[in-house]
Amino acid sequence: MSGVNANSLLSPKPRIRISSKPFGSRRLSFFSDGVLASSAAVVNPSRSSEERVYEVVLKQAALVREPKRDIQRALDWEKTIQNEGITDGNLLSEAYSRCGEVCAEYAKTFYLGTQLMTPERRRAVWAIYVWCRRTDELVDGPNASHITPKALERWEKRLTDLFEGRPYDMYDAALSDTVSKYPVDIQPFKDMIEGMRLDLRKSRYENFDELYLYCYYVAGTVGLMSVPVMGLAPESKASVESVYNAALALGLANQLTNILRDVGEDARRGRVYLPQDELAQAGLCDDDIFRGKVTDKWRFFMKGQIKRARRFFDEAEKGVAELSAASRWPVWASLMLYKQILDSIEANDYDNFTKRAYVGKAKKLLSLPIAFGRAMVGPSSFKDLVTR
Ligand SMILES: CC(C)=CCC/C(C)=C/CC/C(C)=C/CC/C(C)=C/COP(=O)(O)OP(=O)(O)O
Repeated sequence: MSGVNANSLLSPKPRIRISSKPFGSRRLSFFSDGVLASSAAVVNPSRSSEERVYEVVLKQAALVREPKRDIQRALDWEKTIQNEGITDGNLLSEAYSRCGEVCAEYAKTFYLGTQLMTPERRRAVWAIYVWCRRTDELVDGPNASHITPKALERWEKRLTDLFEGRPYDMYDAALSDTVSKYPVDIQPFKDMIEGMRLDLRKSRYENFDELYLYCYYVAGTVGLMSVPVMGLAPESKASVESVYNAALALGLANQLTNILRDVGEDARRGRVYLPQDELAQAGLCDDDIFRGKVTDKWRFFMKGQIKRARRFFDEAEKGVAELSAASRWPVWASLMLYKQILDSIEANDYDNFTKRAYVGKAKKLLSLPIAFGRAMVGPSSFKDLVTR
């Protein structure tokens, strides 16, 4: 891909700075000020989550340099036809439009955003969305109580099959086509399934490092899957991995926001997606969350959590301008809308036990032209933005 800073790929330099500490412990310095200092993960002796995730970022970024995928995926349409009973028409278009229907049904705002993209990118994004949705449904949907590690294993086998051109059904066929056309790595998809496994066996997170990994699995992965399809601006001078880092940060920011918005709801399911060590440092414990009373301790704790989520949004914002022109508007719009949920938690005086923070229609509408204005900033011209 032109415009890619190849040097930075040849000598990858992690974004995170690790400072050696006595006794072999290592401390991430990504969030090293004020309230957040206490949340920086101290990991010893194995690699931190941030380092592990960064390897996936590098791998995915390196793929973008490959001019052509070397795997020839012959789609097994015969099988798909038999399974779905479809005998005529353009099967691929049919597969993609089914994905579009699912998006339109389950993610209306997101679907609207995809209308701004080129037709090829739009349908590829739908195919990815549908796979993520189906994966999520395994543990969150109506059949969630029957889901077992074995079922997740089967889902993963199905994933590898579709990446090798053997889709099981129409939705898989659309994704199979997408991953054969765009430089999408299988790792983030596998990692999302790993996130579902984690959700089955774990309902507490000792520290932010553990929570970071969970957020990467269930949402950061979506950022990594999306960039190859959304495309980088051909004129971008930014390194590919810096854009992937921004995409990862947006997934993480969204998930952290989601967690903060849903504290009460999750507690009613017996789940606490908050770092236990930070709760303890604030003088809080699980019982305070189950009790659901907004106290000064809670407000203080929440301020720190919101501040960290905003840091991830800031990190994400640095990369949006590097995306292809037509992808910037929907990304800005969704980023702004999600970020405003944090404002709404503040406006609710940090009561995320009984009130659901949301962004009203008027604010949503106002965000669209602002997002459009922001999307005009980037290496490509205004003309590109409205025509591509
Ligand atoms: C910033 C750059 C360079 C690229 C953008 C890359 C992208 C598209 C990142 C976004 C990643 C993303 C959408 C992650 C999903 C996060 C998330 C928490 C989704 C919530 O889904 P639902 O649970 O359906 O949400 P609601 O409950 O709010 O409906």
